[in-house]
Amino acid sequence: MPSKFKLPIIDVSPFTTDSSDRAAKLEVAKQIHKACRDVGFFYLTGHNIPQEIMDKTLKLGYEFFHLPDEEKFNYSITKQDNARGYQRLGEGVTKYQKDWNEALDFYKPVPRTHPLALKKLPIGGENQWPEKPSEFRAVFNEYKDYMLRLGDQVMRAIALSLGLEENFFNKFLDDCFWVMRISGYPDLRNASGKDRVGFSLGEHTDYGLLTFLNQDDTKGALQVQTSDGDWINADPLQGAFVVNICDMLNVWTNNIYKSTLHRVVHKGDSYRVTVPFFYEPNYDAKVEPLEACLQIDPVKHHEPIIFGEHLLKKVSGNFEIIDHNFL
Ligand SMILES: N=C(N)NCCCC[C@H](N)C(=O)O
Ligand SMILES: O=C(O)CCC(=O)C(=O)O
Ligand SMILES: [Fe+2]
Repeated sequence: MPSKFKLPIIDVSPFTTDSSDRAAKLEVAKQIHKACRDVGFFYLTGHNIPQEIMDKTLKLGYEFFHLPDEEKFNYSITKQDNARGYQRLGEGVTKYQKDWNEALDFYKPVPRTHPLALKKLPIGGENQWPEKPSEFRAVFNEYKDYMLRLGDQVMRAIALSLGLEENFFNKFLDDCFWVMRISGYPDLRNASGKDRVGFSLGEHTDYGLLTFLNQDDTKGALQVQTSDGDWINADPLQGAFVVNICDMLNVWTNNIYKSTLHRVVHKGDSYRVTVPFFYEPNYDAKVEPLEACLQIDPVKHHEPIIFGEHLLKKVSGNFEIIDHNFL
């Protein structure tokens, strides 16, 4: 990559430990503000999540994806609600092209009375937890709990970074509609010549608030677009998460914070595994440009949007090749 730009590294320990003072928090908030304005991506350290569980999730993901196809197909999204479960290579689609990854998606469970369940919409079904490897469900459940706490802590930092009270976002997050994905990437070079295969994962933005990416040590795969239009690598940094700002924060901040385009191109002999955790608002959160942000730019760049509706629209378009001649 030609660009010399490097993603900033932000230590959020003042928000993850009890003993911290306000000055230390404000200093972190300042760094976050800059990172979210400039590129919308940063490395996050000081998160207090044990390295062992981060490594364990990657290892379990690798093991699951190396099970025979028949075993993996037991959990196919098509056996549930077309969203929760296993997607084979090429089943996911971004911008009319097949993604060359396989993945397992888990969402916050919904009660049978939830509109998604009542209308039998995507995401309205139940999570499909693999029986193999045997610890899979327990480890990922524990991981999810860690990530929910971290998401809450980083959202406090985001609130301060916008000049708001630390707990400003709480009422939008107390029923966080989390999404946890385990993604496996074989060598993209082996897919060349196959019909409509694009990238390992096509360029896109994420849908909610914050994505926390836990990735194995494969380099050169995840690429992030800078404001100059260059693509830079977001290579793994031991012990850190790669964090990015997603669509709802872009709306809330009236475009001050960037929901940055990113994509994956994995051309290498190794089989790459990542575990992105999507920390999201409540399903029915109404998101619209904040007063504090309209004071900086009074032109409203977004209409109010219900997070769940945005999510459903995005997810519904993720697994079907739409013929662009008809669009
Ligand atoms: N929940 C998230 N962000 N998952 C990954 C999405 C990958 C891009 C997606 N096919 C799209 O077209 O948006
Ligand atoms: O696996 C990665 O490196 C990125 C995944 C991603 O962007 C996504 O699933 O939304
Ligand atoms: Fe993404």
